[in-house]
Amino acid sequence: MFRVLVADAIKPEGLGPLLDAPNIELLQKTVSEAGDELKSIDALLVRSETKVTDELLNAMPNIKIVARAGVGIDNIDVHSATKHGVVVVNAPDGNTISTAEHTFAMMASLARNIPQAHSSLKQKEWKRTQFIGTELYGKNLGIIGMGRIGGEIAKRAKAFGMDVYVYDPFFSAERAKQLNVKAVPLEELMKSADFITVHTPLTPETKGLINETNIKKCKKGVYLLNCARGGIIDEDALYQAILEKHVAGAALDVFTEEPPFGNKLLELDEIIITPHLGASTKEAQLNVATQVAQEVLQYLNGNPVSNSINLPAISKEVFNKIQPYYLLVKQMGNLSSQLTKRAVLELSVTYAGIPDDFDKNLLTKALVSGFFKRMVDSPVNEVNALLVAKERGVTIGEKVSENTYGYANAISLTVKAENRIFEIRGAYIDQYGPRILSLNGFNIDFQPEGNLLYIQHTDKPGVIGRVGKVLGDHDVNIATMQVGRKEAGGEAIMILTFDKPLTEGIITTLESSEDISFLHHIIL
Ligand SMILES: NC(=O)C1=CN([C@@H]2O[C@H](COP(=O)(O)OP(=O)(O)OC[C@H]3O[C@@H](n4cnc5c(N)ncnc54)[C@H](O)[C@@H]3O)[C@@H](O)[C@H]2O)C=CC1
Ligand SMILES: O=C(O)C(=O)COP(=O)(O)O
Repeated sequence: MFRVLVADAIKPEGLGPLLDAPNIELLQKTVSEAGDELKSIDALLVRSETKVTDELLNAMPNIKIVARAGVGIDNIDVHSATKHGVVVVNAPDGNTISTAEHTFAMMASLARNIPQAHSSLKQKEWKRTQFIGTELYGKNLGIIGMGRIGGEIAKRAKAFGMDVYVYDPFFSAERAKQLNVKAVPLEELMKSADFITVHTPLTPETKGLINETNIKKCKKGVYLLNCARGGIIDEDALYQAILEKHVAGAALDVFTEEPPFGNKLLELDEIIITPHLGASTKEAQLNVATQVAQEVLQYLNGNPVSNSINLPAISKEVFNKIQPYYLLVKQMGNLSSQLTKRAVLELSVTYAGIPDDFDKNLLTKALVSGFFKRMVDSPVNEVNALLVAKERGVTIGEKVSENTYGYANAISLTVKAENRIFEIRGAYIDQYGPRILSLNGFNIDFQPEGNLLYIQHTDKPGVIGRVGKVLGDHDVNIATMQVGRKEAGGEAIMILTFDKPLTEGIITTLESSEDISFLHHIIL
């Protein structure tokens, strides 16, 4: 049973996939109300209110996934989540239309003083000359950030007869041509626009993107809009520019601090405001809730997610195809870390015969997570595997080769440790599953699963018999046994599998056995 905490106001109708799942227990309360229950939570669903900090993640030792029912993830410490091996997902397109429409409603309201006129009339005033507005038709609209929301705003602006200027470093000239908008540098946009609206995420680069210096370059009487994140337009600079009448007015849905009760911008008549309502429609809330509920259920049930911030996207179809290799590499990593048992400097993996559309980097992450699984206290998975390796100074290499060693595919791993190199090769074989086919140059063939005993010994008569006798004397049944050698009479290896783990006593007796140079009990 998985416990899922819904910490913000997420539309219950959208949570159907979780409510209907037999293995999910849903809790609807804030993080502070949850208190001690946080320890047992597997998944956390939030909007923008809950701050998912390092401290909160530390208080949730079982957490596997954080889902943001919306777009902006600036309330989530993604770095910390990654460090903790917690996958972060969002609902990137569920509220696009609602936010674009809200921005447009704000722009029309700003141009025609609708909120101010509404309040005035409610006070029983009839001031038709005080609320002279301006048309949107024929005006220049500057859109900063031409992603999903910016793109929808551009379409609506064209329908209103506006000329659209776009600044977005990732927006191509080709796309600008298709959409009949002008892609320009930020400075040109600031100089040309009558209305400027921002639609970027809040990042160190976009914080204060519109500031005292570039507001001065705008046309006198410009209107500014922020329905993205508080702080993209510097609030002090905006306040000053309105006092100086350089900016005619601004529409804000978001603020550096929410709720913005102490914010001096609220005192200005030229400012129109809404309480972070961009995504607040029935449609958007149903969309985002359904999207994240499905993602959380998928992930908890061991399936891939589509909208992860810290994991590559992979479709279920590809995941099903990749899964056998995935199990193989995880076990190769796990097996080799148990066999090397010393400070590791480098893990280098080579793929041969793996279909081109399989994400080899995801396989490498799975391999590395298998390798570190037993060395690190906290959970290691594909989300944080490379970070864990980096923190331990282990270099990761990945190559593709043609050599499949006569099989349909081959995955080889070289572990460079202090004073030692360890090599392992495996393959996924149809009908047989994942197999290990070579260990340090010894040809072998076994399934990497369960309780294994690795024995390195001299290739001479009697060794196998002596091992069998010790195990028999201790009433241990051998499930499978494989031997491999490079040359007759030289060094050889044995891999035995058992239905249950071996006791310390058996291991010690075998270790002291004649002609056995190295022995290791492995649990996969
Ligand atoms: N008010 C509200 O309720 C809502 C607010 N939002 C906010 O709107 C933002 C945008 O949402 P989407 O369009 O869905 O995201 P998106 O990811 O589709 O688009 C963001 C765009 O910003 C551009 N960008 C990034 N850094 C930039 C920079 N330094 N200068 C110029 N452009 C830059 C990117 O290239 C991208 O095209 C979200 O990050 C979120 O913070 C989103 C939904 C609702
Ligand atoms: O999706 C976003 O980025 C939003 O800002 C919407 O926030 P909310 O879910 O309404 O708290």
